Amino acid sequence: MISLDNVHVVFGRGTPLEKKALSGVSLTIKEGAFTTVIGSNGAGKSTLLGVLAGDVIPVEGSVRIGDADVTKLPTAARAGRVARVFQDPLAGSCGALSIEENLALAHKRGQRRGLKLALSHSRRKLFRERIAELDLGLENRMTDRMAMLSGGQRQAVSLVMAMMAGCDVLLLDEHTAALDPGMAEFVMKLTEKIVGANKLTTLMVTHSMRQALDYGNRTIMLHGGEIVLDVEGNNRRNLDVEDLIDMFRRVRGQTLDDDELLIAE
Ligand SMILES: Nc1ncnc2c1ncn2[C@@H]1O[C@H](COP(=O)(O)OP(=O)(O)OP(=O)(O)O)[C@@H](O)[C@H]1O
Repeated sequence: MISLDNVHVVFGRGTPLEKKALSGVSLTIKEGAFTTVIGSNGAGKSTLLGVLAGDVIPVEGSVRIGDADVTKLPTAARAGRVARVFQDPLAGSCGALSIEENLALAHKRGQRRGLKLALSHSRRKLFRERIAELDLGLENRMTDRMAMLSGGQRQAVSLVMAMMAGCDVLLLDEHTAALDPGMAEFVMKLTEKIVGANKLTTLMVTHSMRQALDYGNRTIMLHGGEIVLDVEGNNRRNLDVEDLIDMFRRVRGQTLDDDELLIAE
C-alpha cells in the first residue's frame, strides 16, 4: 500500500520563483492497484511521482510505502522497492553500455557487489531469457549498446530493467508519449503484462485521456497541485473520454479549449 498524507511540495522556497507544486495531497493506493494520473501542464503529476521515487522531498506531510515511512528517504534507499520509467527513452538507461550491462546495473541497483560478478554466466542467461520474453529479437543483440535501439525498444528494455531490481512500486512518467502509436500500444500491453504478473502497485502519468481510462483500475486528476478527481470501479467504467473532459471542466470551472496537452486519444 502507498499512502500520502497532506503532502506539500514547494520548489525554490523563499525565492521570487517559489512554486507550490503539491498542496496538501492525501492519497491511499491499495497494493497491486494500477492508477492513471492525468492533469494539465504543471499540475504536479511528475512531482507526485518524484515524491514517491524519493527525488522530491515534501516540506510537509508524510509518505508511506508498505509499512515504511519513506518521506525523507533518498532515491537510492528506495531502489529495490520503487522503479521509474521516464518519457525520454534515453533517460532510464545508459546508451554507452550494452543491453546486458544495463540489465546488470539494474539488477545490482542498491547492492554493493560489482558489475563483473553480475555478468556471470547464469546472470547472462537470466538477462537473455527476460529480454527474449519481449519478443523483439533483442536477445540476439545483448552486447549491442543501448544507444543503438529504437525508442520503443529502449522503453521495453527499461521496463525489464525496472523489474530486475525487484520493485513492488512502478512509476511510469508518460513512458509512451515519445513513441509512435504502434510502439506505444506495444509498450502499454507489455506494461499491463508486467504489472499484472508481478502484482505491482503502479502509477502512470499520461496526457492521453484514452490511455487513462483504458488501462489500470483507478484514475486521479491533478490540478494546481491538488487532486480534483478520483474515480474507480463502476464510476470509472461508465466514463468515456468526453465525460472525463467534461468532469474536469465542471470541477475546475474552466474550459480546456486551449489546453493542448490534454489529448483525447
Ligand atoms: N525542480 C523544480 N524547480 C522549480 N519548479 C519546479 C521544479 N519541478 C517542477 N516545478 C514546477 O512545479 C509545478 C509542477 O510541476 P510538474 O512537473 O509536477 O507538473 P506536471 O503535471 O508533471 O506537468 P507536465 O504535464 O507539463 O509535465 C510546475 O509549475 C513546475 O514548473
